[in-house]
Amino acid sequence: MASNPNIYLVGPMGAGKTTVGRRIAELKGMNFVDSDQEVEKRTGVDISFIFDMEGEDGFRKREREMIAELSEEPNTVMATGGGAVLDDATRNLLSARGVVVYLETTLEQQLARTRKSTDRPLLAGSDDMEATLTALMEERDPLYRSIADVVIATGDQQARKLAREIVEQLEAIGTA
Ligand SMILES: Nc1ncnc2c1ncn2[C@@H]1O[C@H](COP(=O)(O)OP(=O)(O)O)[C@@H](O)[C@H]1O
Ligand SMILES: O=C(O)C1=C[C@@H](OP(=O)(O)O)[C@@H](O)[C@H](O)C1
Ligand SMILES: [Mg+2]
Repeated sequence: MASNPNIYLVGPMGAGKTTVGRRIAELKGMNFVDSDQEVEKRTGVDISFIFDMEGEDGFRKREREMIAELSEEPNTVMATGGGAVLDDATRNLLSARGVVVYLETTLEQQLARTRKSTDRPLLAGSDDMEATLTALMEERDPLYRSIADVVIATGDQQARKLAREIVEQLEAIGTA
């Protein structure tokens, strides 16, 4: 029997990529990886520390290399970081190697879900989170859409329910 195609989650900070991705993997019996967590495991330090030491460019290089490596693994659901799509090579690779799911979310939900986080350096350093998130979305929304096979509006749904809906949609279009 053919194995499941890989599933790659893209979308902004707080969309639920990490949380929902893990649930999708459970439902499908697939492996779950999160590119941020893998970079942290590999380097032994957290993302904020990498931003402090190497700047955003340094982090992006590590992120690009990590996603290239992880995307080679079969039977995998991968949550990417919100800025991973900025890289042309990463976008091409995600498109080519699996099904891309864009978790679309509102600014209000993003704010609610990231307000207390200290591990997102682009927000931790911002004195106006709303403006920062809006500016990031202006640049990135077209990039998310450009590679999305499926766009899911997360709404107020629980992560578990959302994961079920995504699996159903992927099965309906014959990609899971
Ligand atoms: N559908 C959801 N319903 C309620 N809370 C959610 C949902 N998705 C994510 N969260 C919560 O929002 C926060 C950010 O989610 P996370 O998965 O880290 O987002 P991302 O990886 O897209 O930045 C976490 O605390 C998570 O528990
Ligand atoms: O949007 C971004 O540029 C980032 C998003 C974060 O991941 P999440 O989208 O999982 O929060 C993480 O990769 C890093 O802080 C940068
Ligand atoms: Mg995440």
